[in-house]
Amino acid sequence: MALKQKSAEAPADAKKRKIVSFAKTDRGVEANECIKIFLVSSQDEVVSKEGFCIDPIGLNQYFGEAGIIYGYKDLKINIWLSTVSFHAYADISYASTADGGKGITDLKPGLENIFGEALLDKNEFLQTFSTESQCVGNIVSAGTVLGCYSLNEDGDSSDAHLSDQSTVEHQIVRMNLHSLPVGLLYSRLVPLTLLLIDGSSPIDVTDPGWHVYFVVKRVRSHSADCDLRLVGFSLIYRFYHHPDNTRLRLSLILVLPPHQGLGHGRRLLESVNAVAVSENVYDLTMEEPSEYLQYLRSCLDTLRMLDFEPIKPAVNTAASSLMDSVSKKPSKSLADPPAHAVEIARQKLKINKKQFLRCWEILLYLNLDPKNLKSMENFRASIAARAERDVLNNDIGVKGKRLIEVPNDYDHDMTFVVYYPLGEDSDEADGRFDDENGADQRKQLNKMIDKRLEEIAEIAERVSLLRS
Ligand SMILES: CC(=O)SCCNC(=O)CCNC(=O)[C@H](O)C(C)(C)COP(=O)(O)OP(=O)(O)OC[C@H]1O[C@@H](n2cnc3c(N)ncnc32)[C@H](O)[C@@H]1OP(=O)(O)O
Repeated sequence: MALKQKSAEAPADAKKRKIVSFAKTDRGVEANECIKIFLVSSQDEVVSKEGFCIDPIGLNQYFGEAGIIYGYKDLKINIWLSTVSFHAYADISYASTADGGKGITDLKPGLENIFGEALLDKNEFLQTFSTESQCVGNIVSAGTVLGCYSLNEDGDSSDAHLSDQSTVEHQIVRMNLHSLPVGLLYSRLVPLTLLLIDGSSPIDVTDPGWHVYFVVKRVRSHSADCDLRLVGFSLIYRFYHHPDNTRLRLSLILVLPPHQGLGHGRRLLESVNAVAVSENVYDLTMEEPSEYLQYLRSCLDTLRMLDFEPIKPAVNTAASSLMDSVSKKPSKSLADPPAHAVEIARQKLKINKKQFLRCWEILLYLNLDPKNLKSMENFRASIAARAERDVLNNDIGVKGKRLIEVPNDYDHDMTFVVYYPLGEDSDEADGRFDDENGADQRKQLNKMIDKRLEEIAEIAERVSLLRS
């Protein structure tokens, strides 16, 4: 019996040891660590191994289990992504391969998951710089030019070699995505969106509701033909609004990393706003904007609202009531915009309700004197009241069911939350955070309020600077 046990245990121990020794010899390498991606605009940049190194989001998700690549010693994957034709080439190097117990990861499926058919072998890739040099220009020239601007691009080294006779102009061009060449160009841009936008996923290019707005850089010189390069793009979806209108939703915006922070994204957003106004759509919304995009959007919309005469009296009234109020707990109506202000901003500026409320808070802040502690205290209380109302659906378990409208970026007319109030403006309401769970919620709510106040102050400061 003892012997039997011993013999039964021996192979198991051996197996354990084996696993340990594999783990030591091949711990693998994370895709994030061994892959570098460079944007290149010429053959020379590939040959001299130059190019703009981008910082992709989550390469690990495309490779093996948890992004670990096994079986390679000193693996390096340099990917060259052409900003002329948006084809890619992967230069893979390693000292040796060996199966250390986890096999040798096949790199092809991971790379194809990102780059699809845009992934070429080296020779084909190098050739695209001449064979496809006009690919963006040929397609975009059929679009509708919405606006032109020139920039002093201090950070853009591609302008450095231009002769005195060359002119650089940027254009914003709108195109229907379901036209075949545009759809093909967009499909080559998908890898960039996967690499640079968190949570992005491809869309159905055959749906006629999609438009793409391209930002292109046009370089004209006497010696050569006009050279046209893609700088950024945005996807806009148009959908029906009952009974006889449409709405626009910005689903994606990307400025290529070498051109970010130079004003292209802002101009792209301004163009989309201008289209929404000129075509008199119901409103313009955004699909899950990143924090920076939301910041940029709020800067722009606050500037627009600051110049918008019809809401000025309402802003002044709300701001003075915050300054004058001596109440310990200002009622929510003190800082809330009147319904007509929300409505007129939607009609004329195409700003939807949720975005209006964000900018409204910034407008109020801009009207307050930071040295007047009472008004700042009242302002914080009004932000807190709104934040509390936004999370009120947590108050389940209390008598008196209510239905409230919760504005969202898609359709504020359609979203409702059932909640059970404690009496918002009564002392009873303070009891809602009393138990342990409630204390935790209060802590989170306070954090949320502090963050919101910081954002308001940051945008207000930026907006004041831009107007000075
Ligand atoms: C729905 C979605 O797509 S979510 C994902 C969003 N996209 C991404 O995250 C992809 C990666 N990021 C990007 O592509 C870009 O950074 C974008 C699209 C978010 C922004 O585009 P950029 O070209 O970088 O921004 P741009 O330079 O135009 O604007 C930024 C500056 O303009 C300033 N600005 C705003 N309004 C104005 C104005 N009226 N006049 C002058 N400057 C202004 C902003 O304050 C900001 O400067 P700051 O950061 O120093 O305060």
